[in-house]
Amino acid sequence: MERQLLLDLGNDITKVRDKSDLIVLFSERIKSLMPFTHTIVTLIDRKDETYTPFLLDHRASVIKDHPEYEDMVKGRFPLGEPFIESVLAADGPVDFNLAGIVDAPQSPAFLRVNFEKGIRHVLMTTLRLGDQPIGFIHVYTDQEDGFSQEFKDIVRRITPQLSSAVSNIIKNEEILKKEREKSFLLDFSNDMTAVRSREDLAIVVKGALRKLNPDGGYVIRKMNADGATMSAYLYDTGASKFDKDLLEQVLAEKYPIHDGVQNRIMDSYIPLLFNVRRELQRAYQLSYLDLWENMGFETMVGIALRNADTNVGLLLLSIDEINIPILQGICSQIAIAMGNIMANEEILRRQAEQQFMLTFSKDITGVKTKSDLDFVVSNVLQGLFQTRIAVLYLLAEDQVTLRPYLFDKQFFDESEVAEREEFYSLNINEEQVRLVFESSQPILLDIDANLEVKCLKLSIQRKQRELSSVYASALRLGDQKLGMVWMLGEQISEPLLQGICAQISTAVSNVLANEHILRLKRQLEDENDYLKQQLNTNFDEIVGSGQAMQQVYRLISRVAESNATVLLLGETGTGKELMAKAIHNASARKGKLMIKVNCAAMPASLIESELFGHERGAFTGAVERRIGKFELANDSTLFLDEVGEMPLETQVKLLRVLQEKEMERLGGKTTIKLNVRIIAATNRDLEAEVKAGRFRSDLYYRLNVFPIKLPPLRDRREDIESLAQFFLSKFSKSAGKKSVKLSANALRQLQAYLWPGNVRELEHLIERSVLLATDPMIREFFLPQATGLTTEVPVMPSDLPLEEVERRHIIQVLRRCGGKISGLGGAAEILGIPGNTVHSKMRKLGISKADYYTH
Ligand SMILES: Nc1ncnc2c1ncn2[C@@H]1O[C@H](COP(=O)(O)OP(=O)(O)OP(=O)(O)O)[C@@H](O)[C@H]1O
Repeated sequence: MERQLLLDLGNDITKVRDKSDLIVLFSERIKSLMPFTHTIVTLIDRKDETYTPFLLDHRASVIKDHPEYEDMVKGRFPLGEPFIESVLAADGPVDFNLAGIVDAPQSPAFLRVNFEKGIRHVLMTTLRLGDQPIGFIHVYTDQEDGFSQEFKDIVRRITPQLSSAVSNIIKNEEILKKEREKSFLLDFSNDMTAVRSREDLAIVVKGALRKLNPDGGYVIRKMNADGATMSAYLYDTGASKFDKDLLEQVLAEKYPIHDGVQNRIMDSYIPLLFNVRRELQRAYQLSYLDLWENMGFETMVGIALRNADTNVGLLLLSIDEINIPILQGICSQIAIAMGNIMANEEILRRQAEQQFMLTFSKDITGVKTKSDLDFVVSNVLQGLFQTRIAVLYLLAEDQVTLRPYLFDKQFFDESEVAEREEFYSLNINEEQVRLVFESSQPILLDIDANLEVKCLKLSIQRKQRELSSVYASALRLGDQKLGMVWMLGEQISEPLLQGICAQISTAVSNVLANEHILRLKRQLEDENDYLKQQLNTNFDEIVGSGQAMQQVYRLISRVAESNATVLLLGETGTGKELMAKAIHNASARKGKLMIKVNCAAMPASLIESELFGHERGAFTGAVERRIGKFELANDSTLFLDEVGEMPLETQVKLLRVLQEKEMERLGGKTTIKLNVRIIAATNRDLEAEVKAGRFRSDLYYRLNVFPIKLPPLRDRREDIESLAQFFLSKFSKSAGKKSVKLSANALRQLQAYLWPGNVRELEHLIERSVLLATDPMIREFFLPQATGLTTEVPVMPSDLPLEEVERRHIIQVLRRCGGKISGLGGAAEILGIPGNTVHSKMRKLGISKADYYTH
């Protein structure tokens, strides 16, 4: 009978598959052998040498309404206590009368709890696998006399089978748990395959983490590009209440990796469980810990997110229980997804950059002028990339100064920069500037460290430091340095920045080249005007075959082809300029234009700039670079008219140029080699001027290499007739008249006259007469009275302004001198003032040749 019972029971035990089967077995099958209240199975945990409830027969439990019931269910009871040690030591089930042991020292609390609920005896038996104890069966009864010997025997007999049944259940549960984990991770991984963006990731992660902890929150932090800090990437506050401002602050902050918490998580290869309050007690000043405390999170788990070997960030979540395989599975998937998303974002960013470069290049290739450039850099660049060019500097010709060329009007006041150009300029040797030019790539400047760069300082002050990064880049065209830009902005990738700078360099060089072309064009137009003027003179028309002129022609033909300096001497109007042109036209230089400078016709201060040109900014008013006559006359002839009037200080410079055959522009540093032939002319007695100290002797000797003296007309009266005839036909033609003739009387008059104004006077007289002639024959000329000092004092009306009196007086004197200004019998001598002064007064009072040749 007993044997049959045990066989049946053994059969039933082998059918046990899971916990509920076991409960049925206890609560129905075994209970039918002997009544008891309830059973519990506890399992030994070798890790901490405890045993803990595994199977609870809730339904039958008499203690479930005991206030300590929950603590008992979760409880972990030490194996080292006498009660359980005696169970382990016993060879079979042991029946304990609770009344005797509940109050004994170190008795487990569950005995007392049961006792308080009317339980009187507990039968304890150890479950073993082989020799190894794995847990205990507790059978409780409220019967005062405990368990029968028969029941104890049955329990002893079935304990090995129960042990293997429990062990099977444990194994089954582990397998099930692993399968659940697997399917959880499989689902998660399936969901992750669809993740393309940060938003997608947020949804999937939230869904998965909610399954693990329905009310929990989480944060994913991303490693920043600096490699030293992390920022929030995804955030979910779960079901918690929180301080909004604090959350805002946390989301905006960058946390150094080595903040005491993050580094521990990153260094740990398994999920790190930490207590928020304890971390705060360690005095870490971390706002995110404050936030978690504020949210009511006590325990957090932190796991490093690693994609291959790269740390991409970390996951932090509020959770009490950690399932390492699941968390690690989630994290490796998140890390891969983040890597993909970032790669995607990078691709999108690059596409946007390429698109930008296309637009920018298109716009910038159209740039022709400075204002076009200004428009493109300020509008396009800023519009598309929130990047501003604070200043664009151009390197000056001295290769040292960087002058502001374009600047952001938001930071700089245009008129102030124009007025204080020097102040706003930089020197290429300044530390920070030098670094920019030494680098082949744009460099990112830390504003705080570079506040000493004055322009930077100014711009930052004005912008209240809204922009934190300053990029500086040299502008180059090939090896040539063009200038430099300071750009203010965020998030510019280096290749893009390089692209932008290269484009700007090209544009700047185009604009400069265009400006240069425009200047040359203007210069060419000026030269053209000059050429046209010159072409009005008929070079071949030198009249006069008398002895004196023959001698002149001989000298001219002898010297013309050489490069020798020629000094033409002679009174005013004797044809010095005409001869200069003849010499030039007979020389190998005739293909180029002879350049003329009238040394008396301008203030001393301007002669130098006229002769040598100047650089922009060489003196007040020098707004543009100007090419001097010397440079213009390169490979040609420079005719220095009225050289005797040249101020002494200019004479020094002229001498230097004649000696060294090279010069610099005013304010310039570059030496310009010259190949210029000099023809100088003067109506002054240069030797006398040298003696009087008004003309440098060394210059005189330099000029006086080949002097040609042109005779005054009164000394070659034989030419008067041919000259008169020449001018008659010339002016008749231009006046559209038939050739006007001269009567014999008129010719005699001309030959008798002294001609202080020489050929020019004759030319003007004939021109006037032809114009006025009503007859085809000029019978009489109205010639001025005898030259020289006259006793006749003209009466001036007394109510004229002083200037007008002066003007009229000078005109009269000039008339008397036949237009001769300097030299013996010239107006300067009569007026008692230097020739230069006469010239300047004439200019000031508007006296032209027409005024004194009209009578
Ligand atoms: N031999 C000549 N044949 C024809 N025209 C002449 C002759 N000599 C001078 N002229 C004319 O007389 C005018 C004055 O000549 P030019 O200007 O060459 O004199 P200049 O000595 O240079 O005078 P200044 O010293 O006042 O500058 C010009 O119109 C020139 O064409």
